[in-house]
Amino acid sequence: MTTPLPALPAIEARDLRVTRGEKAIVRGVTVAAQKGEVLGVLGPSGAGKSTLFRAMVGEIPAASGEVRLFGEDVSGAPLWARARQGVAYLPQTPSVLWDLSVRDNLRAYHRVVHGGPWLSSLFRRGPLPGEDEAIKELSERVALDDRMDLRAGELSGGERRRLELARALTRPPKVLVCDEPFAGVDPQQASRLGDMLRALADQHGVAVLLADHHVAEALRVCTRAILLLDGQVAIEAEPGAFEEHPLVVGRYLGNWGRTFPPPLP
Ligand SMILES: Nc1ncnc2c1ncn2[C@@H]1O[C@H](COP(=O)(O)OP(=O)(O)OP(=O)(O)O)[C@@H](O)[C@H]1O
Repeated sequence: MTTPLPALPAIEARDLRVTRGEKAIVRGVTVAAQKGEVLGVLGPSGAGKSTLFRAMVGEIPAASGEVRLFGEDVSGAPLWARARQGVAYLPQTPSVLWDLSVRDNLRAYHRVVHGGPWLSSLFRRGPLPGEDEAIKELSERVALDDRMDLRAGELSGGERRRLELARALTRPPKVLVCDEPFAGVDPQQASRLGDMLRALADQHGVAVLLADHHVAEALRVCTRAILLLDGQVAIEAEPGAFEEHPLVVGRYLGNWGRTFPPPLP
């Protein structure tokens, strides 16, 4: 009997190096996420998490190394080509269309993805066939269906992040790269967002890469985590072991909270 070959990772970086100006920011990172897995990419500010993500999605070029999608080398492919191959990206910086309503934000992205080759579809009055239903379904998936007529600029931080997530789901992704989805979001909303990411992996087989400083929430939803230090992978661990690892304590989380202050009476 032959043993089945292990599945190819949905996305992987092989010995990836990224330089900005004269400086090497990502220094030989090898990392992979399988279908249905949430991989936490954690580490202190300046470790290179966003730079790694930006190179993996094709926003910036890598100096050397490879990015592969299901085994295919896409290192030379631009962002839009990787997006068409199923890579969705939630950038660190806010990216909603502030003055449009939630509905019109979703409609704009839906038309960009599904509106066909004619630019005129972007300016068409009235919905395209199936558009209203698709937008409704997307808004329900991120629990924004009761906010459809609100201007995106009036959303809370958590709601805005969910709108950005909905946009990333307009073309059903195979890989979702999420840069600090919980930043500026209260714990309850972060937990709701975390559940959505987990569900995307569990129910839809999406491979999720997740960077965030809300370590507890990130570890709650991830299946594996790496610690990035100075542009290199320092450790890789199960979520349960990650927080206790001496390098994580010493170089990232610190031990202030473990010894001081004394417990409240
Ligand atoms: N365009 C650029 N030009 C020069 N240096 C850059 C550029 N972009 C990022 N850097 C530097 O690269 C390093 C890593 O930045 P990066 O944003 O990838 O870190 P990070 O781990 O995502 O940090 P944070 O957790 O604070 O978001 C930083 O020292 C940053 O100043």
